[in-house]
Amino acid sequence: MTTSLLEIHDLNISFTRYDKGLRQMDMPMIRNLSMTIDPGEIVAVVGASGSGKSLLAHAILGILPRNAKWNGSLTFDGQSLTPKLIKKLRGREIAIVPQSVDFLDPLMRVGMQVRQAVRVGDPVEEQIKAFRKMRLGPKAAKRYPFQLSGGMARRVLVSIASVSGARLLIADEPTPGLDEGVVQETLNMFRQFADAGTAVVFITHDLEAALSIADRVAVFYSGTVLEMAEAADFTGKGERLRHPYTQALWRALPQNDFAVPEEIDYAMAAAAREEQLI
Ligand SMILES: Nc1ncnc2c1ncn2[C@@H]1O[C@H](COP(=O)(O)OP(=O)(O)OP(=O)(O)O)[C@@H](O)[C@H]1O
Ligand code: NI
Repeated sequence: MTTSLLEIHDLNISFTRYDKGLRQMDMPMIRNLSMTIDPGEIVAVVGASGSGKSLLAHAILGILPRNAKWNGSLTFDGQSLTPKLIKKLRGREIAIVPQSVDFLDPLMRVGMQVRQAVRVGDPVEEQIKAFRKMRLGPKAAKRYPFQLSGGMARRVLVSIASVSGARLLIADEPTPGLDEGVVQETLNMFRQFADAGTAVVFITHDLEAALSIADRVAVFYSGTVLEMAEAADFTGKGERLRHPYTQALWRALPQNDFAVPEEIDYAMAAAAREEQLI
């Protein structure tokens, strides 16, 4: 059996909550999740808000919140992702474009934050190149995060991940707040990284953006992968898609002209019943 670069088997993540009687309860957020990704591939993780996409990213990076409990198996290049190993790989072999700009260090100029992430080549040159690609002017490097607009801060986050030379890149909703042109450029850049051999996990709620670059799409619903589909299977009326929820997401895209919100509600309810989630 060949091993993939990243392998996730039966991942479960839950949070401990206390009910009114102060009894401890486990709230499952990710259940029985399995997926793999190989070098050169983009796997898009598409799902609604709150479905557990960021938790998945944080589990891979070993940065789950303290109150989270998890079990399951995560391997990178055949090695178990222990806390010790993940600490060694984070920011080097495995990089993240985080969903929140709060991940930037508020007390360090952003140019320096990019330079510190450079693994190959001259840090200053690589930072300047990355900023140029992300359409950040030369003055931006000297600024602190609070002096940047949300869109600029997000472009700094993409720059940091892009100079790391990571073998696995996890982009968690990297494009909200960016101008149309920069969005396309960012997506193209992920495709270029993949074509050069990087494995890219692209987390988004935007199926259209996902299909513009991904090889495979993991359709997420309530903390698990309902369907892992080839991007090429999103065609016609969705006959090649297996799950009604996936078909409904596909058919709701504007170009597929029969956007029926009730159809999605129906499919979601069917999905939940099928997976016995409710
Ligand atoms: N520290 C925490 N304590 C308790 N619950 C949490 C914590 N962090 C996240 N959750 C819950 O876990 C669930 C999944 O959250 P997650 O951020 O992974 O969703 P998401 O799919 O990334 O959503 P979005 O598209 O809005 O970013 C949510 O219901 C959230 O409230
Ligand atoms: Ni998220």
